[in-house]
Amino acid sequence: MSGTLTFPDHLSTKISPYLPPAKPSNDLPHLTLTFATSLDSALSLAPGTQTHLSGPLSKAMTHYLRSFHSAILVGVSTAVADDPGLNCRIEGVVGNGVERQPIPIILDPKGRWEVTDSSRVINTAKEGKGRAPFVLVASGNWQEDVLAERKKVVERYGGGYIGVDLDDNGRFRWKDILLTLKRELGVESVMVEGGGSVINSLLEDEGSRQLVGGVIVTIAPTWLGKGGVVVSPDRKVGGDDKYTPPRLKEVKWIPMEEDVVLCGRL
Ligand SMILES: NC(=O)C1=CN([C@@H]2O[C@H](COP(=O)(O)OP(=O)(O)OC[C@H]3O[C@@H](n4cnc5c(N)ncnc54)[C@H](O)[C@@H]3O)[C@@H](O)[C@H]2O)C=CC1
Ligand SMILES: Nc1nc(O)c(N)c(N[C@@H]2O[C@H](COP(=O)(O)O)[C@@H](O)[C@H]2O)n1
Repeated sequence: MSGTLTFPDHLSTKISPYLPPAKPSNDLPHLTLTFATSLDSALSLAPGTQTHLSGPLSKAMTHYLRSFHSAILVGVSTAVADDPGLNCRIEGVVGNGVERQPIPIILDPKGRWEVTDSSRVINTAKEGKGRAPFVLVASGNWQEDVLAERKKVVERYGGGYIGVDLDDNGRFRWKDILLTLKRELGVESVMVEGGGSVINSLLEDEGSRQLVGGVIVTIAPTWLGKGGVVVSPDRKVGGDDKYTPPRLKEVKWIPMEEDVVLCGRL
């Protein structure tokens, strides 16, 4: 099928230990953290700007990873900046029914994403090449007119809006996100793709780091320079006032054309 991607067997074998387990547990969904970064830890040149870092092979790997997850999660600023498709374009998945496709999840506590009938993720769903998104917003009393039109758009294609409680910092707790996805949508595995604020919120807290089942990062051979969106979590000190930097274990480096893919566990 034209426009589809393939990923070679010798590389998929190397990545397989970091994929979600074939037999899901009864616990929280498996969380894979994955993104593409520059040598100076940047995801993009500037907030609100999409920057292509992955080469063709590592981009195909991202789609291969998507085929193993029941959901893909991004923050609202990524949805706005990238207008992403958030589907899986790997050969064998495309054209085999949307039930094989991951569900796009957008973290949007304040309801900033103005999704319309021409948003790419909606067009992808319309064409039967992906699923409609679910948007996680702060639970509470929303003024009906704010979300009404957007709800109609996503619900028309099978998506929806779900309320989640905020913590004291106005964010969702990662455990609540995972519980909500499992309870409301039956999600067994979720691939967190970004952007910077989403990834930093996941990495800065020891409790949420423990929810990460695997880390798969594409590193592209470029420096984006100051002013980019960077992965660099706040240092949160433990009870002994000492900062212990998180470090990956079970590390594997896999060259992929000009990029290198780093796999590990937290
Ligand atoms: N290179 C890569 O792999 C990727 C690059 N990007 C790039 O990253 C940039 C966007 O990143 P950011 O500006 O940092 O925005 P973001 O995409 O992380 O979205 C930030 C928003 O998400 C929500 N959010 C984040 N964490 C939350 C939490 N724990 N609970 C509730 N809501 C939460 C908040 O509303 C926050 O304002 C874009 O330029 C995009 O192109 C995005 C994804 C992957
Ligand atoms: N793997 C990867 N490499 C890059 O260079 C990127 N900029 C991204 N961005 C992420 O991919 C999403 C776009 O997805 P679609 O191809 O439109 O489905 C984008 O929203 C980011 O999450 N990823």
